[in-house]
Amino acid sequence: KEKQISACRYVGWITNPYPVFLPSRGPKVTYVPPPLPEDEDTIFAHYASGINFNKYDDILVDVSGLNPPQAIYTFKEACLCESLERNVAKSGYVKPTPVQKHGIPIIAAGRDIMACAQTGSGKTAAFLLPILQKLMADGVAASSFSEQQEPEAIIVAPTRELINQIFLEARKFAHGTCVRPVVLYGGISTGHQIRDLLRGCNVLCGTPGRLMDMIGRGKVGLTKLRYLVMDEADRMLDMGFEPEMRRLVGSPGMPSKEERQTLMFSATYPEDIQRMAGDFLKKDYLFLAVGVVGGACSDVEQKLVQVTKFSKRDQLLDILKNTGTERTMVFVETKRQADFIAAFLCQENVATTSIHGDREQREREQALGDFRSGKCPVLVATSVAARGLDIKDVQHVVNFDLPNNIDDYVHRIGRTGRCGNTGQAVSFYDPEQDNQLARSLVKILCSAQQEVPSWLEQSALGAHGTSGFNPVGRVFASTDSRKTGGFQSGGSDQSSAAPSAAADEEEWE
Ligand SMILES: Nc1ncnc2c1ncn2[C@@H]1O[C@H](COP(=O)(O)OP(=O)(O)OP(=O)(O)O)[C@@H](O)[C@H]1O
Repeated sequence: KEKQISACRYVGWITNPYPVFLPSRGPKVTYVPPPLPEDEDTIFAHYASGINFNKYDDILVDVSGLNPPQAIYTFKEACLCESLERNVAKSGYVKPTPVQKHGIPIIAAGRDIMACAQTGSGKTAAFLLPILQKLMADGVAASSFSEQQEPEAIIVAPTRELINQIFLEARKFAHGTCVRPVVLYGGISTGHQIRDLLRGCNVLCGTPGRLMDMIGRGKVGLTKLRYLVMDEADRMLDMGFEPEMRRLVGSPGMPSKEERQTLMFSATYPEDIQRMAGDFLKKDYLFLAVGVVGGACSDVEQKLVQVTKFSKRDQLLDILKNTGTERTMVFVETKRQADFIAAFLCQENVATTSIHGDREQREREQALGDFRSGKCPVLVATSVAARGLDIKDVQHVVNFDLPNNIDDYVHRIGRTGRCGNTGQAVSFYDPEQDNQLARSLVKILCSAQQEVPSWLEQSALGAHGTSGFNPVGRVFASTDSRKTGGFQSGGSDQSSAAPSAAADEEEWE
């Protein structure tokens, strides 16, 4: 963290009466991404929901807080305006997922929300649809005449690729309407982004650094803001991003939490983060839990393989021989390791690309594009790609290195098994390295009804501080910290506000 702070420069009172810290800019970024395709086939391209989509209905849902509105069961009941309803249908959505059934009416009723639902279960549309519906119903329209844009909604997410994906979803749902979404993130020419912003902006999607930069430059005003959305909210409030989030809500013009709606979404919510989130939400916010808070998606078959440090590469090759051209994400802990493993696989004639924080934005986008298209069916990634990315046909996730935080594990394996599709995750467990994760892994496996290897159970029982260790726990965990006075999550023993060591050194945004 200190490293991060020392890499910041202080930007004083020249453009803004409030002090803002901006990341030190380094060499000028000139990358301008290619223009977005405008044809409807590309805008509405989607993959089919899987055989387990209807099983979402069996997941237990708990809404806690005072006077929650009734859930909806169809998109019709959401009373979306015609264009939005049409865009939802063109996106291939027939029926809302549980987080949408409950989340959409909560947001439409003007309530703040902290929502927790498993990876790949449609959280993005759960917040986008009610926001766009309200903006359209109120007839907002983007104005390109103003040198300062004042969006009605701001959405923040931790990584460039994720915020771009959210922007593309917003653009898809807002297609053919007067509502204009814009995206801001690092690694792209600032001039290019300012020009795009000034063409008009109602829904601003941004990573925190670039967003604060634009606020500091006076290009974004906050006085019209009605919605503040934190996707991957636990990550946005951990030690890495919390100061920036506090600066955002303390920025001049930002409506107080009583005057705006604040919406938080994630698949994981460590206890300390959940408590701190209360600082950003109205007192009567609703806590929506779909299934086990912090639990892994049960459509992912999880396998743990005991390895030694030196056998990992051979084991990886064996796995990739079997997966063939099926898309596989391989997670490693460090940027150096990502380069090293990607080079190794290329040498072994496995078409591989990589994504991590040391790669230029152009390379990151190229890598993701090559992986999406299948040109490179293997993507080696650091945790920068662990959260939120929704890529068609990712059938396998390999944790070459396990993360040191169980929530990262849940997000990583959630890159497969999305939207009712099935997927497989194989994790290399090195007893010398990963022992501290044993208990949390057992809990996660149990709560997702997965087989627990006996050696892992033994490690968990032998692990430090196992008194009261109950791997099965509760089938359904209503874990609104206001209700329990404590926290009982699906498996987040190792969760904490501290981002992993590797995350610390990542160029997230
Ligand atoms: N009601 C629906 N019907 C069909 N497909 C849907 C529906 N809702 C969402 N999807 C699709 O499901 C996929 C996963 O959705 P999304 O990315 O919003 O998941 P998420 O819950 O945000 O996951 P993560 O926790 O990994 O961020 C996307 O391709 C999305 O378009």
